[in-house]
Amino acid sequence: MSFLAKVQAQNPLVHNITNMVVTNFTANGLLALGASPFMAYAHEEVTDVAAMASAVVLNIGTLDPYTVEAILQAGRSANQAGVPVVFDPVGAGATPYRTESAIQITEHVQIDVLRGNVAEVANVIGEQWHIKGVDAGAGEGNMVEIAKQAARQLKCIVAITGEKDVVTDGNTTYTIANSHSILTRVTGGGCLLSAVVGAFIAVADPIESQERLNAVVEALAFYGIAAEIAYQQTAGQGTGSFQIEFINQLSLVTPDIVSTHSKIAKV
Ligand SMILES: Nc1ncnc2c1ncn2[C@@H]1O[C@H](COP(=O)(O)OP(=O)(O)O)[C@@H](O)[C@H]1O
Ligand SMILES: Cc1ncsc1CCOP(=O)(O)O
Repeated sequence: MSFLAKVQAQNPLVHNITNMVVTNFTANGLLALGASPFMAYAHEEVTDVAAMASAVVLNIGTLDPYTVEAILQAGRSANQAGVPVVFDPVGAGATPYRTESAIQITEHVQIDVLRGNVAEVANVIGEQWHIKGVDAGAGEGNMVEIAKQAARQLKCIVAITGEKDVVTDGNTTYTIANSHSILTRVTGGGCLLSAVVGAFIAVADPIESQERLNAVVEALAFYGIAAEIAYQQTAGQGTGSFQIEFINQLSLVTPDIVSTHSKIAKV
């Protein structure tokens, strides 16, 4: 059974501590594909929610000290309960506060999947890469090497997205060539993807070697295919129509469509 089919069958509870820009989009995207979103931030409840969830997705898009503390508490609780953790270091490198907070989170929480653009991931591991706000700028490095270095340094799976996506655990590396650049013109394109990755690893067997890596690869292919079809369905109508159709496609793309349309390569 594909991971998408398992998400649809199991309806995993995904605890999100995310940013105020993308909250509604993220909840609707998770519901569309068959997961159950739960946004909870209060220090009084984050440890309970994280421990009961099937995955925890942490995102510093609109961080402040209260949210960073909530992220640390939720992350540690998930670690203790054996719940997988996805971290999206939105804008790491844009300001010292963002970079330092992202690094602090990786030092106190064992991350299972780090998902970001190349600039964000590079800055989390102390490499230089220009970032403009929350969007990756030009850099000198090699995306695959940055991903592998981050995976080895943080002992986790790393998914770097952009024109092509790279997923690696530091040893085995895949590229995924599904997607459309129009996703970069809709806010939350990366943040929702991190939450979708959470839904997919929620249903992966943690004991089975490579299961989580395969789940992340399938999540990115699925997401990219939904974007490709949504773009075809709304060509010429603008980014607002794309955004709505993209949510439609997250609910309509089937495991069969994923297996026939995915462009995954081992590198
Ligand atoms: N130039 C591009 N062409 C096609 N797809 C892209 C491009 N840039 C990003 N994407 C896609 O947009 C989604 C979000 O990635 P990205 O923009 O890198 O995240 P973030 O919003 O965190 O910067 C991913 O599915 C990625 O494949
Ligand atoms: C615009 C913006 N500003 C702070 S968080 C955020 C959302 C970023 O979402 P994404 O990087 O997924 O487009």
